[in-house]
Amino acid sequence: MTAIEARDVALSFGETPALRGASVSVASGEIVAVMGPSGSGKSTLLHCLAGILVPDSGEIHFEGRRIDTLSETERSALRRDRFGFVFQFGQLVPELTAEENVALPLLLSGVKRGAALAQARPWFDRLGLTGLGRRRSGELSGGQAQRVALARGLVARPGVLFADEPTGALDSLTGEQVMELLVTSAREQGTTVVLVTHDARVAAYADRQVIVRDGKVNALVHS
Ligand SMILES: Nc1ncnc2c1ncn2[C@@H]1O[C@H](COP(=O)(O)OP(=O)(O)OP(=O)(O)O)[C@@H](O)[C@H]1O
Repeated sequence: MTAIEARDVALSFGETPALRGASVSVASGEIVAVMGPSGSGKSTLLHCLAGILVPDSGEIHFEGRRIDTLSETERSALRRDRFGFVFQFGQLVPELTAEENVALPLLLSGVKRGAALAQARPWFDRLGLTGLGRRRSGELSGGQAQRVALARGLVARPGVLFADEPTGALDSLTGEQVMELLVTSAREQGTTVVLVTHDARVAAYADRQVIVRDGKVNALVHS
């Protein structure tokens, strides 16, 4: 079954064409790495798939439903309830503790505080963060913060986890540890993953790599 799909998507920023007829289809439970040169349109494609940007033309489908034609409110609810996100710089909320950060997607979806924190806590042992739940993001290393961000991305069991350069700010060993945890956790809960990366070693963790060039998805590599 297809989880998420872009069909012939085009999007320009003013005069700059970022996507020029990009198509990609990601199966349910599949982990796909989006590779390609700087400026080729990888992040724009990810943002279109995730309902953050609306294409000028083409279609985005999630679980068989067209989502690019939804209202901003509906797309925002879809992102909150069905999608998870991990970015290059964890983007944890500095005022919250690590476990509050992980619980955040659940709290925003209306889960009560106690229940949300109870669901967040097991992620600390799972991701090698035992004892760090009460720390704030300023008191975590880059790798620890990125594992907290990963837990936050997965805690609500999203249909799709979108990860934009999730290891881009980490040294290679720490990056590989985060990738191993990302892949293991996503597989355990059957989460589909769309991952943008420059790094071939990171992409090698995916089931499949797609290459974006000049705003098109023009090559498929099975790893
Ligand atoms: N908000 C924006 N406003 C104007 N132009 C943009 C914007 N975002 C992206 N672009 C342009 O669109 C094109 C594609 O950008 P995008 O960020 O998708 O590429 P990318 O492949 O993710 O690049 P990188 O690997 O460097 O992050 C580039 O030419 C970029 O300059």
